[in-house]
Amino acid sequence: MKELLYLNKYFIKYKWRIIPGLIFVIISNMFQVVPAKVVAHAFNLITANISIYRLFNGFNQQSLAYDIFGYGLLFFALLILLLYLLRGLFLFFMRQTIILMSRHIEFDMKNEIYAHYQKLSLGFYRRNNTGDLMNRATEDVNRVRMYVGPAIMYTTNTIVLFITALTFMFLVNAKLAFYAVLPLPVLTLIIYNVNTSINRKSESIQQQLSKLSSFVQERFSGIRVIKAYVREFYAQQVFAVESNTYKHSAMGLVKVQALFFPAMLLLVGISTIITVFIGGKQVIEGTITPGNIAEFIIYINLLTFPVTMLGWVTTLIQRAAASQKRINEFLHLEPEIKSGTQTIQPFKGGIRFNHVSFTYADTGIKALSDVNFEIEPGKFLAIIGKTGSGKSTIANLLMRMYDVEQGSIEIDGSDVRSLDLSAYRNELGFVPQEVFLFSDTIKNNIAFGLDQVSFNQVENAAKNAAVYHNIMYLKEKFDTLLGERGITLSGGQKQRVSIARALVKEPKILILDDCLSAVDTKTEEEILGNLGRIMQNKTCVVIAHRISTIKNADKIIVLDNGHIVEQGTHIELLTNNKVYAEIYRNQLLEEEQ
Ligand SMILES: Nc1ncnc2c1ncn2[C@@H]1O[C@H](COP(=O)(O)OP(=O)(O)OP(=O)(O)O)[C@@H](O)[C@H]1O
Repeated sequence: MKELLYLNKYFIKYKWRIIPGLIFVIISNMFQVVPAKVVAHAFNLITANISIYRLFNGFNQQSLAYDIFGYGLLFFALLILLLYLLRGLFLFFMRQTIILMSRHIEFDMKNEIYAHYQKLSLGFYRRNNTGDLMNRATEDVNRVRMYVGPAIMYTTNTIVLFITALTFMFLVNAKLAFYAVLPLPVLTLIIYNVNTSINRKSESIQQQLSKLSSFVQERFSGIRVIKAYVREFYAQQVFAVESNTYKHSAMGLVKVQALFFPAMLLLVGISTIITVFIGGKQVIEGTITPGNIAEFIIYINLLTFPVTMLGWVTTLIQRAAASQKRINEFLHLEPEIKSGTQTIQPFKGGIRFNHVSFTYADTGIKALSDVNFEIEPGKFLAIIGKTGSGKSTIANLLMRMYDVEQGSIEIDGSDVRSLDLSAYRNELGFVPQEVFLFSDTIKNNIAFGLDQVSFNQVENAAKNAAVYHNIMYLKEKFDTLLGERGITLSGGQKQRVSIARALVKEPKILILDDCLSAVDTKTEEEILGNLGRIMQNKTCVVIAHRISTIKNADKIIVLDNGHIVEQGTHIELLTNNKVYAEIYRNQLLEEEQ
């Protein structure tokens, strides 16, 4: 429960909503209880007037008595109407303050969580799956909202109503009050247990439902593979099994819910019977009036709703506490990558790896061992090596997605860890190996890295990435939507759009992580030619598998199993006649074949 204390800061922030809200709860309850008193008076008026009316049987005054009686009843009816209208008005105010506050808190929390998620490092995203991250920012926040809004509102409501209704009842007659509320604790107990069971079943239904939707989502994303391997029937069968489990869980819930209302009504009925029986005897004894019985029946009905709410509210609070605990787990995580304060003026783009070693913490794989190299500002560095040799790891470390385990990376002579992270990353243009384009227009995808960008800049970037003609070929040109609702670009086109996204930033250091693999050699040459022109005096780090991509580099690093096994220019490495020369010969052979 202490997890919920975290929310107190929001209650303080919205104190001018919650305080009036709670006052409105009290006032609206007053207008709920007082009409019962009025009904009692109206009842007593009826019984008294019927006797008077009968007394004037056969006299002219009988119609006069009838009129007075009628006006009296009309007065009470109007009074009750007025009281209920006022109750309605304050209920409206109550919801407008407390429920609205809960929506404000929900909004604040979602923003807080989203902002915090963005601060966390890449390692965090590797360790936790996206579904879990999303659940905490949506489903869990929603559960917490149910606590800060409805749970608080109904709890206050129940407390206020109990105090006022019980006071009114005991003031009329303590004995009758005692008997009338006798079944209520039993009702509370039953409702609490039924509620717990309903919640348990709802949770399992929810889990089954998310399993079902993940299943459907994955199968539809992989529909090409399913069709290619003719596994439609098998997928259908698995779906039917999952769906059946869901149906059974849902049926179990319906059964418990079906028992809930009859049980509740039974206990309310028992309370009413007791009230009429004991109350009736007291009317005969003359201790109370018939109006008091009517008043008590109203109180009992008033108390039933909060009692049913009690079980619900308890589970709301328990769920909110569990959800807040999950949210706090992530909110209290410190980003592994902490920004420094230094900015480099002017930023030149010299890179130096000083005995860098790195192990991925989650898998324990040592990706780099004692890596040493230097590239001067404005030069072209190429990295080549077998798959899994650590090439992308160098790019990740350069982007400061992770921090080195040993050694250091220096940019223009300053340790990368001392640099202001945003300022540093703003100087870089990065094209990752796995291309990611947003479900947006091509124009917005290219312009993504900048706040202000002219269409001319976008066009130029597309031209330099050799994708301009492909885009102009599309009906909507740069306004073409990509992603699920838009068109699907080919692998090579996607790579080039993502290169354009990096180029539009005019970065001081451009890092291309194997992003020309799906591009034909002619287009590759065009892109490299353009890069040579626009990246003059800017540093280029190109990771590649094809020697044709990198042969013009100022320095080529050959990686093997996390170690640099060779470095030099294309000519130097060929003269060395070692790993690089062997890769070169193999690739020539492949081309000839
Ligand atoms: N995020 C990660 N978490 C854990 N281990 C990783 C991660 N990324 C890479 N590795 C491991 O680190 C090693 C080096 O991977 P890296 O991606 O740097 O290789 P690469 O040379 O870029 O390979 P490829 O040419 O196939 O892209 C591999 O053994 C890989 O399994």
